[in-house]
Amino acid sequence: MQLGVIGLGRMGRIVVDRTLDAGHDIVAYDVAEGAVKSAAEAGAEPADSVADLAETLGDEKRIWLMVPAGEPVDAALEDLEPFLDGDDVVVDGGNSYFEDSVRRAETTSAAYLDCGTSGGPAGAELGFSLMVGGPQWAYDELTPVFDAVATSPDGHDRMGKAGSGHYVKMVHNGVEYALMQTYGEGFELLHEGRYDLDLEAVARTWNNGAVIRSWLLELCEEAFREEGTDLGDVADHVAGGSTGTWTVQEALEQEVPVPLIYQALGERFDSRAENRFSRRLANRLRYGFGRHEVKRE
Ligand SMILES: NC(=O)C1=CN([C@@H]2O[C@H](COP(=O)(O)OP(=O)(O)OC[C@H]3O[C@@H](n4cnc5c(N)ncnc54)[C@H](O)[C@@H]3O)[C@@H](O)[C@H]2O)C=CC1
Ligand SMILES: O=C(CO)[C@H](O)[C@H](O)COP(=O)(O)O
Repeated sequence: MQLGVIGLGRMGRIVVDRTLDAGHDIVAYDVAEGAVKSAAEAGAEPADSVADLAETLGDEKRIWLMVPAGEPVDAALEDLEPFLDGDDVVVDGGNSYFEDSVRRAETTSAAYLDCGTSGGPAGAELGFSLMVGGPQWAYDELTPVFDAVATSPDGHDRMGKAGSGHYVKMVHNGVEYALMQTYGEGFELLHEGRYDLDLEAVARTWNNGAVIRSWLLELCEEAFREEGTDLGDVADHVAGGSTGTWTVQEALEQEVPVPLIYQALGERFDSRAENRFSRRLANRLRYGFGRHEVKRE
């Protein structure tokens, strides 16, 4: 199959490499010229614009977008739109908000597949887990590409209609936040607790047969091995948060309690805040009601 790939960063480049390895022909475009050159060296046909990519693909275009969520997806679709018709298929493999994907499916001339992608850069070797929403015929049509990009045929499936792929990925990320938080809490207690423990050894032992073994726990083991048991100079600051915020907003809308995910998201926001106003006020209120000493800067 001939596939156009737009967005050749950490994730898009893996789509390119794995589909090339599976014998597909790739036309590659990115706003960063160096990324296009590098993909061309790997065997892709370079394009110097979205229009060039669309023209190179000819009829029945199959295109995979792997650009940052939000405006870049709309920009790529706007540039593609004059070249698209109902026989074409566009996959958005990024972390788009599911309602944006529903809107894009309704307004794009091509069949639109929203594809939640999990596995990160490690997917270069292992392949990804792909959660796909959109028309069945388009999913069937792109199955050889999904087979190449995913871990195996079991590593991808159609979740349902438009938006469902990114909806499932959104919830996946909420679960990811809660798992990260609970591993963090357990290791913090072990680190601060009664025994002088080698946390890499703990993680390695848990990863070998324990109930709580997982890939995230393997990444904890890697972190302790590479940074040291006290995590060296790794900062007390966690970035990101958009997908977890969407998960919590959706849970509120559906009246589904997700206290662990909410708490994990809150901890992430808290990690970026210095001098929390609520704590300062609590400090002052204790003076108000009990004449307790106010600690001052
Ligand atoms: N990095 C990760 O572990 C994962 C990322 N994702 C999602 O995959 C998508 C891509 O992520 P990464 O590859 O990590 O990002 P990245 O920042 O490594 O790559 C994005 C690429 O898109 C290009 N780009 C931006 N706007 C463009 C445009 N309008 N036209 C053409 N190219 C454009 C950039 O130059 C860059 O090369 C994002 O939606 C991200 O949330 C999903 C799962 C895991
Ligand atoms: O989707 C992912 C993992 O599953 C990506 O790593 C994503 O970039 C995480 O972003 P955030 O920490 O902001 O949720």
